[in-house]
Amino acid sequence: MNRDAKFAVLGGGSWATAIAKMLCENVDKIYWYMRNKTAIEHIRKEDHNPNYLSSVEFNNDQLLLTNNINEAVENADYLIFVIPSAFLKTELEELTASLENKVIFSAIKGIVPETSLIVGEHFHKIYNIPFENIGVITGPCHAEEVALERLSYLTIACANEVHADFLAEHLSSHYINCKTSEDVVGTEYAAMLKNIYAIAAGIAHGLGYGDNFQSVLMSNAIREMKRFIKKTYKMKRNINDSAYLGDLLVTGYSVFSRNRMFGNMIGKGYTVKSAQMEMSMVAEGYYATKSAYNINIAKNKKKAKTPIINAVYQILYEQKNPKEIFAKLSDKLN
Ligand SMILES: NC(=O)c1ccc[n+]([C@@H]2O[C@H](COP(=O)([O-])OP(=O)(O)OC[C@H]3O[C@@H](n4cnc5c(N)ncnc54)[C@H](O)[C@@H]3O)[C@@H](O)[C@H]2O)c1
Repeated sequence: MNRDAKFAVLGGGSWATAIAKMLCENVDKIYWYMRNKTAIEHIRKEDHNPNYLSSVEFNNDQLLLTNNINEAVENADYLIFVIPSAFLKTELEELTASLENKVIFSAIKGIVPETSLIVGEHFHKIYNIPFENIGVITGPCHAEEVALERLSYLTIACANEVHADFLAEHLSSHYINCKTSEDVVGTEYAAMLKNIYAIAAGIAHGLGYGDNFQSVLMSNAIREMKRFIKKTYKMKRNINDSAYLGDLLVTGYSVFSRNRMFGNMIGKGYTVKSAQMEMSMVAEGYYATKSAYNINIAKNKKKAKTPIINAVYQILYEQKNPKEIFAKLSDKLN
């Protein structure tokens, strides 16, 4: 283990805070970029993030906090992006520091709305980062449970095994178990798609469907995810691994999932706009639904059968009646 390795965490939310905590178990100092100056001052004085996972105590000697993204990027070799996908493009526009020779990991689960690309592809296409320098941190893991040091499993995916092993080693601890994978694209799509299925689970709950239906919905969702990813990026993978099935289950069944909450409101009769206003943020699955629907039409020569994505798309983007759409969907599930 190299305790001097130069990592930067980019983002100030709950997952960024959890990742900073994991790294601080193994690394002497990390760069940590967040926009919010007041939060930085608070962490410096009080040793914890005031807004997210505030129970996590940091040792300030380990933190090089900055609200200048370029300072963090320039000084680190390994960059971990944890900015919600909806804000990533705008945040990256601040970047003047070079990304050349940096190893970039995305812990973001979603699609960049402006480019309709998963985050790895966004860095590759827009910033010319070679795929061997791009990886993904995924797996069924809630930030809140990391804060409580409850045993959690992560999957680190990268085409370059050395980078994947390196990050896995530096994130592992008595409460974090990391495995590695070469399936960067498949795990990223899985992380994006499960947000759509969480919206579907929320809609079903809002409409009054019970656990019996939810289990059938999730069984169908994993088969749909398998079909979609296979058409989009074919390689040998086991869809029952925790990066795919585990992540789907933890989100689909969690009452804390924002995507599920958003779906629940839609099922209860809120419009998309009023649900977004009530939550005061946009659930990532909202964008993922449109992108997945379009990718399946445009990218996959022979479309994958995706009745759940189609149903969520019709409800969110074509203002169709959730009750009627779910009645039709329920006939297609088995
Ligand atoms: N929370 C989790 O347990 C978890 C687990 C795995 C992956 N993720 C992924 O991590 C990413 C971050 O999620 P999170 O849970 O940390 O989010 P969060 O809601 O806890 O944090 C939101 C962050 O976005 C920032 N933000 C808000 N508005 C912004 C704007 N206009 N421009 C730039 N930044 C803005 C906030 O300052 C904050 O730092 C998401 O892609 C999510 O899917 C989260």
